[in-house]
Amino acid sequence: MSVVIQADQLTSVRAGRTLFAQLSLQLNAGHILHIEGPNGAGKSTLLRIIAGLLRPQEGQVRLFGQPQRDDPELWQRQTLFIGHKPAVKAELTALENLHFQAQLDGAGATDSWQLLETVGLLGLEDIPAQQLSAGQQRRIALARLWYSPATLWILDEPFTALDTRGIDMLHQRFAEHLERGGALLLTSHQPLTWSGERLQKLRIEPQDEEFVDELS
Ligand SMILES: Nc1ncnc2c1ncn2[C@@H]1O[C@H](COP(=O)(O)OP(=O)(O)OP(=O)(O)O)[C@@H](O)[C@H]1O
Repeated sequence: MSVVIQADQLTSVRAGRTLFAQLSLQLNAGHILHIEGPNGAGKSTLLRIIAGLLRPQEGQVRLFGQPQRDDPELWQRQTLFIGHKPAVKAELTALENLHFQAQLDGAGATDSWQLLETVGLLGLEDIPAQQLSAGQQRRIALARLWYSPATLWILDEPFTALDTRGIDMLHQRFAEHLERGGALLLTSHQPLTWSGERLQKLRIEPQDEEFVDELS
């Protein structure tokens, strides 16, 4: 089974606090890695480091064996990062957002109407995103999963605000991605309804004793 992403000995310090130190992980094609941990532990930080959006104080991340600086084009093509806040344009309609997002992703030929239907927003096409519910905005952001060619999906709290049908829809999409040899790295405060060897877990615990005391 091929290794998609490998992180070695990562250390991240933010605002003077060590979030994690000497953290290593590996994710193979066809597998999910669920990053767990309490609020503020550093899960989003880890995802951003692995997506190449943030530098660790120490350590290295390689995608298909390549550090980002050696092959930025490979990273751009083969990773998809969706953050925990839906990156929608408030003043654009649902349909315009889907179209705009696909253009930005270089997937301009994507049928926005089809996407709208796929993510369950048909009938809401003319509503400005700022008037959509949190779950509907999340569905716009997640629509990228239906056209992205990237092998590695990095998703920060993708289930937030989704109803049960939305969660089922996402699980189905994840299954298709893994079946095609994709890999998925995600955070979720909800347990995943996945079992078996495809699912790995990594827990980040607060490092700082003072911080642990504050929480207890
Ligand atoms: N831009 C930043 N500058 C400085 N510190 C930051 C920044 N972003 C996050 N942090 C700090 O890093 C720590 C970890 O934040 P992070 O968002 O990675 O946690 P998390 O585990 O994803 O939390 P949650 O479960 O609440 O989403 C927090 O204490 C946060 O205040």
